[in-house]
Amino acid sequence: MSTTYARQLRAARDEFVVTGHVPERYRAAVRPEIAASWARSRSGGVSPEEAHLPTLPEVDERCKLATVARPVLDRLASEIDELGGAVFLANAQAQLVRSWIPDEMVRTSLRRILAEPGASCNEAHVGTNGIGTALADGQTKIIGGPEHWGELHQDMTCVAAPILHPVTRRAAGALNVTLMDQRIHPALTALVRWGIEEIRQGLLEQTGRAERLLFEQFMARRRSDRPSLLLSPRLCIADPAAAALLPDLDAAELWDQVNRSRSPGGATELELADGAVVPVNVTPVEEGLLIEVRRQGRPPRRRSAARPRPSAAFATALEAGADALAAGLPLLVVGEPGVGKLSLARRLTSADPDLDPLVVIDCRAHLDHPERLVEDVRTTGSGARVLVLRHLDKIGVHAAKLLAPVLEVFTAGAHPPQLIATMTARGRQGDAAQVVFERFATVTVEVPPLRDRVADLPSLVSALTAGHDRRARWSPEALEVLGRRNWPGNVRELENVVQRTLSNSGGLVRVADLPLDVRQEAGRRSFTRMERAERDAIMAALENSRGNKVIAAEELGISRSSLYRKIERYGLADAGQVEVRLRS
Ligand SMILES: Nc1ncnc2c1ncn2[C@@H]1O[C@H](COP(=O)(O)OP(=O)(O)OP(=O)(O)O)[C@@H](O)[C@H]1O
Repeated sequence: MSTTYARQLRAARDEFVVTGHVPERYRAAVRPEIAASWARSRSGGVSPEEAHLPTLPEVDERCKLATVARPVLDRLASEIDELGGAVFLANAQAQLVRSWIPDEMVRTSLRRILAEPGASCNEAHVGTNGIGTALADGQTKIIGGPEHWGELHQDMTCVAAPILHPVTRRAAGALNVTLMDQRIHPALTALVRWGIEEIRQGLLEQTGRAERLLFEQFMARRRSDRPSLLLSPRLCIADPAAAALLPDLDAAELWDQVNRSRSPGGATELELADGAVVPVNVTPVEEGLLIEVRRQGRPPRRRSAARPRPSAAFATALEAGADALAAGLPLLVVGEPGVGKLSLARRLTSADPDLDPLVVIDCRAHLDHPERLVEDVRTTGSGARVLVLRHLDKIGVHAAKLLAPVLEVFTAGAHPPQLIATMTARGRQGDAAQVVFERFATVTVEVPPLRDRVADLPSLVSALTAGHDRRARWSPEALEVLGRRNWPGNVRELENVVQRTLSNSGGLVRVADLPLDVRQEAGRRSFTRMERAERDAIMAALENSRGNKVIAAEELGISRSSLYRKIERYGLADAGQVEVRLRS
């Protein structure tokens, strides 16, 4: 990277931090993918000034991925030895799991910024960087010097790529090579790709018997002239053509959908998470369904009302939970009261007949009698496919001591139940309950509070409404008022408000039908965090669509009229105009 180019990039980034736009004069210097990542970093409120990477607790340095990757990364590290670089392995949450840094000086300077196992490179935490951005975009990324969002990376070049699990197709982590200067060495991308393929091969060899059987069936049955995938309730194996055509695969959701819509002849259509529709042929095979995408016919079309997608925050929790279950690892679900921890556990297990029935034991039921709790777990849990221990943080040291051996017997058995625990507090290391679960190398997922995932509110309201009055519909204005609250009681509180509202109204729910306290509170408030999140999402959609409101509304999954209302409400009329002017 030439000094002039680096200087231009640096100036562009500095202005972007302040204005949110790439100045016209530097436009040629900033690659669109970098501008998109800067926009995410900025709207996510990431400070570029941080002096080191944030450290998150609970990284499993001996996880399957790390074990499989070790020989590959040893080899990579020796290849880059002379270049003075470092190799990093991160998990699916972009948290560093292991590092290989042969050079002492490089090691010292990376240590200074806490680039060590446990550190987070998640784009949401540190902004544009190799690992975080590769995982956010699902693609190989080369991020040179000032293309990084944060000050701490300005003199480094990173080449990173996500590691897609060969069977589940979910990101298992990311591989990254960092050089301590702004040179982009052409061989690095090839080296990283080689490393990724080797690790994927290793993961395949480690995969369980059932998954391997599926994979073998897939390889034997698929036709090379059609994009194909093999689906079971928990797994989805896709060839590269299908993966490119159907980028938003969610095995459990597709499984449900295909089973609902399948005709006797096997021809049906698949609606993807973004509302696109593709025609497919479905053939049952021994362990699942073989799905072949019929390319001939019309290309994927968009439906006017796209199915709502979970917010990024909730989708991350779902994905991490699904990974834990696919690997059979005990899962710890944390989050504020009423946020939907048990509901997440139900959702993760509901599509899979192997994970049925779900046995739920509320640890609060026997607070004064730990022996009863343990007896309950022993008797009820022994035949269960999934055992959920709710409110595990409420048990005391004595109960934890009694519970540990019981759980250990379960996990050592021939058919161990899938263990899931829910609790409200996170990171209380040493807490008796957590100690119980840490014995089993638990995966922890956090269900974000409702105020941090405003995008989920309409779909939650509609799910909660369906349980009461299927005919009721909510006006956009009423939903907007709900979105202006902070929801300290989370989804449970929302459920209560939905119930109260529906007990007084039917048909179309308008603002006037909402309980008085809800309306009054909404009237008093200035913008909440949820509103700010919504406003940022709208700004990002307007930026992506270059100010085109039809495309922006489609991306946001809302109607055009609703987008116009929100633009006015948040004072974003300028955002579109500025964008149009800049890009024209
Ligand atoms: N995605 C969802 N769709 C519909 N209802 C939901 C959803 N998430 C949560 N709920 C409802 O909200 C209420 C609280 O959810 P849940 O019991 O899962 O929360 P929790 O976090 O486990 O609660 P706590 O920790 O306080 O026991 C439940 O009545 C549940 O039915």
